[in-house]
Amino acid sequence: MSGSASRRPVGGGAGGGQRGGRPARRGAPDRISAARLVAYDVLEAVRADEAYANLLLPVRIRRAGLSRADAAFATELTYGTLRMQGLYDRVIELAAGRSADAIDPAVLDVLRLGTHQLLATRVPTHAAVFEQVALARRVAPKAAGFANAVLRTVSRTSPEAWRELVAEGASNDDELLARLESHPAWVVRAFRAALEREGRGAELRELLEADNAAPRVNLVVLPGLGAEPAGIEGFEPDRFSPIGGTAADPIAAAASSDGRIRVQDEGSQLAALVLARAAPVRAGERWLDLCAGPGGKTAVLAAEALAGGASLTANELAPARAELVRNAIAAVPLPVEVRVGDGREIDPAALGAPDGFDRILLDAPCTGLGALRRRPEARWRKTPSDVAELTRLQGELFDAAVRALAPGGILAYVTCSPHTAETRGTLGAALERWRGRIEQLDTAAAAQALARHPLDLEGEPETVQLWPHRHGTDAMFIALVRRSDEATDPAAEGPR
Ligand SMILES: C[S@@+](CC[C@H](N)C(=O)[O-])C[C@H]1O[C@@H](n2cnc3c(N)ncnc32)[C@H](O)[C@@H]1O
Repeated sequence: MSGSASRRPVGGGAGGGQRGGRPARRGAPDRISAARLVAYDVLEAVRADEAYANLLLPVRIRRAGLSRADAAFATELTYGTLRMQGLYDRVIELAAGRSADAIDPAVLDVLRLGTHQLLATRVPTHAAVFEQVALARRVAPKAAGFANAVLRTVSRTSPEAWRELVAEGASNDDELLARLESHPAWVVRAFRAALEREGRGAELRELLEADNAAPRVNLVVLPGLGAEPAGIEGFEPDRFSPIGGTAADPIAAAASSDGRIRVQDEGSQLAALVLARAAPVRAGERWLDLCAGPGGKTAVLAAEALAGGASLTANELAPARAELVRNAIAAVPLPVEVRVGDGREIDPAALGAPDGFDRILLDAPCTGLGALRRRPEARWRKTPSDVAELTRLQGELFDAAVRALAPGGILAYVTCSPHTAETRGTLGAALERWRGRIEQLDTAAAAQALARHPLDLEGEPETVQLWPHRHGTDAMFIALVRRSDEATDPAAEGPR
């Protein structure tokens, strides 16, 4: 996150202020609810400072001292507005009669927030318009009349009719879905390509809709640490992960568990478990988490390593994220070495594994297009050029991981993106480079063997591609490979 957490909020900082900042104008009371101010501040920081909503929002909610209900409202406003920004911008353009680029960015944020309330919430029209115009008056006084006119125009047409207007003139199905489901067109095309490779292109709209819905907060109960799911109020086991579930108040359950219960997507749990349980653990095995920050999967691996008598090393490029890994594993009584370094330069001998590691998790840096539900602004930040850059890095990390594997060692290649360039593309290229020296394992079978209920993986023969709309998880890709040759000097060799 950028330094935006310290930016002075429109709401005037501590207390959030039912009336913050500048004094209200005579005859125009400046009453803006604290939840709306928090939502606006986060939208502004996301736009102006490249802040991450999921990190900044809790800080701003705390700082404003919001009640639980107001915190939920602020969250809904922030996430809903960011997710549906593409659709709302087209509605605003039609209502304003000008391009979104031609609107002052601060005013555009106010209009987006207002359009969300008018088209997607039960907030009464007069309250939405009144408070957003008051907000416009505060952030750009000269634009209050314009904001009033645009929001009143938005309010006079139903959401369904706006969708029809927005759909007009779309040149093809992908363009239409991009507009209506508020995703960049290149992302829609990438998702279509991934689903069509499974012969399931018809699921595309369902996937896009799932990206626009709030995900449930999911918990992992780290195994073997004595945390009992039975003691968690309203605990419902996950459909697939044998160590996951939901609870009546998941945040409270995690907060009162000394780190043994953590918030974690079910797909991330499965990714870590597929590696940890791909084969029986022999005592003394050496495990490596190559790109570990912020450490969610490291925590699962640490608990599993402890139970099986394995050791674990975690590597992370960014020092701050390495610190998060240390926090994530604090509850597991296993001495895990957490080091800061570039995974492409990993040297097993220097890490006490001269023969290489028996299991390596490469949860690679990726576009994150599989976690759009949780990172609402990410879809607007990523570009196709990120894909090219990331696949190069993924290939280099893959090679480093294979070099660091012991003979017979298993590597799990994982992304939280379903983009085929990052999934099968990176995997296929690596299998080609290391032909005869690594073999692909049946990851689907490994996942089915540990899942509580059968996973619908039809169309994906050996690897695992999870999907928000089908599995209720982030769109994680998981592929296991085994080092099949006798490596003599793993640190020195390279791919063919
Ligand atoms: C997808 S995230 C890993 C998520 C993690 N496994 C978890 O479950 O919390 C990828 C991580 O790789 C790190 N990273 C990026 N480039 C790297 C490199 N060259 N070497 C090691 N780590 C790198 C990023 O900082 C990021 O923390």
